[in-house]
Amino acid sequence: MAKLILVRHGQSLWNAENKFTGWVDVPLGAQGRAEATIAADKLETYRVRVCFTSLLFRAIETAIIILTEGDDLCDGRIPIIKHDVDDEDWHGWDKYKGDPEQELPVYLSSRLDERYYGELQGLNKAETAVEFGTEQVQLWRRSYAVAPPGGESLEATVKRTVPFFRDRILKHLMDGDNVLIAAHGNSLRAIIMHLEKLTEAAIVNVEIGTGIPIIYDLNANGQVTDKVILH
Ligand SMILES: O=C(O)[C@H](O)COP(=O)(O)O
Repeated sequence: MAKLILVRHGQSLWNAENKFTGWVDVPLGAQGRAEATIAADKLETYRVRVCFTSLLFRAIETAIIILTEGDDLCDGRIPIIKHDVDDEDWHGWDKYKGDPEQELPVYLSSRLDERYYGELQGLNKAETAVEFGTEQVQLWRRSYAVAPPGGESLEATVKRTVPFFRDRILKHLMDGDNVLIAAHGNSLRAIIMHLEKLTEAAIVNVEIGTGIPIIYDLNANGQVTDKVILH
């Protein structure tokens, strides 16, 4: 049995302005950093062995705050960010082989990035609803199959996120290691849809708050046996 902890990043500066963000790399504001600290407090009795996050700074920042603010979450290990770059000049990885016992690896992947919001990126959500209608904007934001103009549908997000979850993350859980994923509203909706076997109709109603840990228990077959939300 292993625990999978999902956390959407804390409030970013564009979340605060109610702007579609997608792949725009907007950092957390003071409130977002405080939300990540509160998430760390809520997780004080938990332990994780490995962390996955996206390439976007708001998720990386959230992951690192959670891993470093709480005294025990890393169980005495040091979080080490594992940049996945194909560049032989990259900071001399060849000189450092790693020490699995001392480290808590933090893997970054674009597969966990927010859905690409296309032409909506940078637009205010309320103003967009006035221009295109609330129903249309809600379809762009929450439906499974309808893509925002020039952007990714949830279906497209599932196609890049869920294979990464199955190929790279699930094996840690099936080995009994607790995993933290700090990511985004829609990449996490993709993972939740897969974990909970939700239908296209059911995923429409799934909303994920910033900085709120969602914890799943998974058995050795990777099936969810319990879920807790730390509001
Ligand atoms: O990219 C964004 O704007 C948000 O982080 C997620 O937005 P949504 O709740 O409109 O999907």
